[in-house]
Amino acid sequence: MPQLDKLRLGVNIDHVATVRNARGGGYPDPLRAAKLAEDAGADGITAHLREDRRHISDADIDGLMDVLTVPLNFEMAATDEMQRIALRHRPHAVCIVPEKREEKTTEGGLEVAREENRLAHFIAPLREAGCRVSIFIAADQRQIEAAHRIGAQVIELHTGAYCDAHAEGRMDDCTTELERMREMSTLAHSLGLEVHAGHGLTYDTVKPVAAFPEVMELNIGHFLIGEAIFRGLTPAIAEMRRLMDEARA
Ligand SMILES: CC(=O)[C@@H](O)[C@H](O)COP(=O)(O)O
Ligand SMILES: NCC(=O)COP(=O)(O)O
Repeated sequence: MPQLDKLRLGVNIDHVATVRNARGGGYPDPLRAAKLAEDAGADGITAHLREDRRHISDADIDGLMDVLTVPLNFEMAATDEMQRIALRHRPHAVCIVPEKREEKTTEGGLEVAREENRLAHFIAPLREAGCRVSIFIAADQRQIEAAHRIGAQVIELHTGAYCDAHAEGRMDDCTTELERMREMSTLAHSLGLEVHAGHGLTYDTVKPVAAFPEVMELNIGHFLIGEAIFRGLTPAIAEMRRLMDEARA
């Protein structure tokens, strides 16, 4: 059983860029939000450079690499263009996510099992460049075992189905999803994979996931940026940190 000591909080700043891009120009600046998040106790910053550049831009990634003192978790699709960008920057972590132009947000986990060979070749240079390679996947045994076989060091479990069930009051589904994630984090840990989790987490949903002893990092964005409108980014992050610590205690 892993030690229940350190659970890292990665703050995803994508949706600061969404607000900026709604008007063009440079305000609000995701880099300023990232620095504020660092000061508020974030252990890392997550940013997703989508192929359509709908929020985070290439210049944001350049800037984050220059200004951050905490690790950058660079989320990207498994494309040649993104691989080139990652290899140029060599961020602390590269999280490979599935991407569809027409989706509002990342709808599911990466299909690793069916693309094992291609993904193994895709991540090898990233690992050689010193990046920790993380795979964003559903809590599914087949995908976790495939992530392990291709040489990923980390998996990030997609918590979206659990959060959606919670938001819609489908409490039986919520329990089922939690149980699935609990079992799959144990499996992933037993294979030597570091386990992260994220997507759609809120103050109401974070604690059961934070309590899984195998989970080492939560990446949370949309809710925190939304909550920052009401209470400010620093208090919004502090409250998330408090709930995570409480769940872990
Ligand atoms: C991979 C993941 O779940 C997210 O963090 C991702 O960045 C979501 O995409 P959007 O930020 O575009 O909603
Ligand atoms: N990988 C998940 C993430 O970075 C944050 O997702 P969300 O909280 O913005 O849904």
